[in-house]
Amino acid sequence: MKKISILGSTGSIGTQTLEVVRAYQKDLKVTALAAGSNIKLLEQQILEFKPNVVCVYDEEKAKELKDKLSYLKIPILSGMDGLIACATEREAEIVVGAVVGMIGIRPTIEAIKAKKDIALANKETLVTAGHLIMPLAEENKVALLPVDSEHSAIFQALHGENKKEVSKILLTASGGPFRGKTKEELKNIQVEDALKHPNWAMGRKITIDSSTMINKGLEVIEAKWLFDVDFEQIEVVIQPQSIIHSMVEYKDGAVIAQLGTPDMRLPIQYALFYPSRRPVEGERLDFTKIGKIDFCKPDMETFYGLRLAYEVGKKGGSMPTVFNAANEAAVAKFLNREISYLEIPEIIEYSLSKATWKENPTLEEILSIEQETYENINRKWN
Ligand SMILES: NC(=O)C1=CN([C@@H]2O[C@H](COP(=O)(O)OP(=O)(O)OC[C@H]3O[C@@H](n4cnc5c(N)ncnc54)[C@H](OP(=O)(O)O)[C@@H]3O)[C@@H](O)[C@H]2O)C=CC1
Ligand SMILES: CC(=O)[C@@H](O)[C@H](O)COP(=O)(O)O
Ligand SMILES: [Mn+2]
Repeated sequence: MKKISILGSTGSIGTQTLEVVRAYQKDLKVTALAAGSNIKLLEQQILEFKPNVVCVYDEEKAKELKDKLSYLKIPILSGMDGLIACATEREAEIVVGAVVGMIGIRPTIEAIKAKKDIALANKETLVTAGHLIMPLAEENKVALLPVDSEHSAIFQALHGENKKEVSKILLTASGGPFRGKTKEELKNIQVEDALKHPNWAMGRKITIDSSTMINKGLEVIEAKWLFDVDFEQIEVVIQPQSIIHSMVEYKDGAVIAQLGTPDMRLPIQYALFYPSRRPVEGERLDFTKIGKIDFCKPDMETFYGLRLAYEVGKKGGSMPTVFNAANEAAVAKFLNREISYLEIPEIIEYSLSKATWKENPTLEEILSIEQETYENINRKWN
């Protein structure tokens, strides 16, 4: 029986992780659940999975839930301390990092220090703190298992192969709902338009990121950390049907890909049961029905957030943190209808122009760079 802690249990990845737990009740047991503020869903999850500890990040909501469920005698904590308590819950062997945003950095670091394996969906954590997380995981001998579909695909394509023989990673991208559009055509994009991903049902923030292709930019940096490759070795290829989840090209020209239906239960399950594979209920690929799979180059001028991601990745240091924090702030403003769609990459570019360079930022420095980035943005966009 593998014991798991889920950070972000009420979200898209969190609820799909719980579907996997439901399908494998004899093999998986949930020992901790954490969410932001959705206590209605969290209450149902607590009643069904009976964890040892719970966190609701929002203090007021935590108190409300605690009063309601006091008869259960399950500790219901709040804030960062609560999140860390869930990440380090004594019995948990693996922590599913499924919170959205760089709020995931501290609990991930603490989970690694507590020798928990990590099933990581929360890419913003690696983008901003990859230089701290990767050596820490090695030092503590914990496995960092990718959940992000492309990185799971790469991980699967690398399985059993010598990493030194990799020539490049072909990171596939759907291109989002606005693939093929010009900047002019993107001017009046509304929240509802950007929330229509062609292939995947996901949380709001990542769906907006996919539409701007900034998701792919974050994934380029995530791949650099997970697979220890240079940015020159990561090529983004548009594959509009999201059937090929990514590929690895080896020195001899052999290309190994992982394909599948767009269903996150597969990468979640692969991370939880690695190295074994278990059945996933649902549709299978039928190649005779698919007929053809298309490919093209990304348009990095219209979707220049992707170009900026390569640039900040190569610069390294504090730049990926500024990029990520600016994107988190801009997406929140767009979802709140405070800015236009094209202001998302503009805010990132502006933030990068204001940023001060710092090599190898510590955790405290990362968090203060994050705040500084928000302050710079709010001075101009409030
Ligand atoms: N969805 C997907 O298919 C994929 C997602 N990812 C990545 O996985 C991560 C999660 O994405 P997704 O599931 O779509 O996002 P959602 O927005 O659907 O879910 C986010 C989860 O995080 C919780 N949360 C937010 N803030 C806090 C906080 N301060 N403390 C504790 N919990 C918090 C939310 O709680 P509440 O509900 O209470 O707000 C919710 O449970 C992201 O980093 C994303 O990029 C990667 C690949 C695919
Ligand atoms: C499911 C997943 O991993 C997402 O990151 C998804 O791949 C987004 O797709 P695009 O960013 O390629 O549109
Ligand atoms: Mn992805």
